Amino acid sequence: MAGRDLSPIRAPQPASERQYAELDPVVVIGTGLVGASIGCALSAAGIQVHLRDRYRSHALVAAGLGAGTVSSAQNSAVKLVVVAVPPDAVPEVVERALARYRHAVVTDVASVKKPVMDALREAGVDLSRYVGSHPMAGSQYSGPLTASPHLFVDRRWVIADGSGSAQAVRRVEALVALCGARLIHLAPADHDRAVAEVSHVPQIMSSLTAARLREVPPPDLLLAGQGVRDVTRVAGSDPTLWGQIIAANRTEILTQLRAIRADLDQLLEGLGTNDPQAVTGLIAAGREGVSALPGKHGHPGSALDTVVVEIPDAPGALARLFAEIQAQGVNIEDLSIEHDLAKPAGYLSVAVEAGHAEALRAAMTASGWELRS
Ligand SMILES: NC(=O)C1=CN([C@@H]2O[C@H](COP(=O)(O)OP(=O)(O)OC[C@H]3O[C@@H](n4cnc5c(N)ncnc54)[C@H](O)[C@@H]3O)[C@@H](O)[C@H]2O)C=CC1
Ligand SMILES: O=C(O)C(=O)Cc1ccc(O)cc1
Repeated sequence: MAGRDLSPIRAPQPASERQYAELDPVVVIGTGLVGASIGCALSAAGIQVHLRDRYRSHALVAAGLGAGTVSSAQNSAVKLVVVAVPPDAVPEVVERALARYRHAVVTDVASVKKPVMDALREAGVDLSRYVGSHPMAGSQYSGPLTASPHLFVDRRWVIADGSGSAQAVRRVEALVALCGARLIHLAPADHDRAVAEVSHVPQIMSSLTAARLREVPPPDLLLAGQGVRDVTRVAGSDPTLWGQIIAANRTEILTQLRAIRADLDQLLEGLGTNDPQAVTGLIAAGREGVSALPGKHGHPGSALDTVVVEIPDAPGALARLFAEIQAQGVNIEDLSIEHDLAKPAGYLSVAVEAGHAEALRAAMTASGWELRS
């Protein structure tokens, strides 16, 4: 599980005096994964955060992790309210927060933006103090125990245009900056299309794959390697939360799933007629799609190659391996580890720039490491 990473290396930066004044104090409503993480990031920056939740126990746990206090705020002093509840509850909670905290800007972090904005407009709510937003960071876990002050560092955080005064927008921009995230402004409809493409449809594909695993006999599951685990990680997500996200964004999602159905029909047809091009075409298209994803630091992905090394399950093994790679002057772009179920060893997959892979393989073999690819 995503335990709390308390390493100080990439902690959100302490707020400047100006940002303090603009935001302090904050109320967070909904103290699960996202709300408690925001509370932790703001508290780490020295801001007074008041935590509220439908379940007081969640707010208490979040407070225990350093997300803020469960004591009440002085309502008229509150500068910012962050609504971090599931999407269906967001419009009502935002409306109540605007009425209760008369001088506060209210933002929400729901994974869909246009339905929330539309519901508030339909309810006749004055939107001058409301600014919708969405941090593109999270995990398959829920609840305050999975929170981290580092959750948003270097991740994108969308502000949905179309509501809020300039001053209100600035306050939410300050929140994004304090959490260490990178700001993007988008129209709500553009946001919802983009998250259908890169988040909601991938969630559905992951769940579809994982749901089939229920039919797999246990002895067959013993063969499961890292591939199936990679593809199904987000299938561990909360069904109630995702039921709401997907229902709220169903129009965009339906369009994209129909395109996937057409691809699947084409593959079935090609497999039925034993047309090898149907398969190679799909795998090649998938490879192109993966390389279109931005790489580390948001730059276009560069060509990587993966060197897989067997490492003994023993103290110091990883340190020796990393020292060896460092000695070759090669940067590790990414890595993952798979454990051998039958012997005390693991397989470390080290992604490096493609141009360095062969030399690294040669050097590691010469030093006695067992390579798997
Ligand atoms: N899970 C993720 O990775 C991400 C989720 N989001 C969005 O953030 C929001 C919160 O999601 P999570 O933190 O993952 O969920 P969570 O389930 O971890 O936390 C939600 C919290 O809201 C509380 N709550 C529910 N209804 C409430 C109400 N009416 N009033 C007060 N508290 C209420 C719950 O008791 C719970 O503590 C959702 O709108 C979701 O779409 C945004 C980015 C990432
Ligand atoms: O776990 C992951 O990789 C995620 O992408 C988490 C996530 C879930 C929901 C969001 O609205 C945004 C991010």
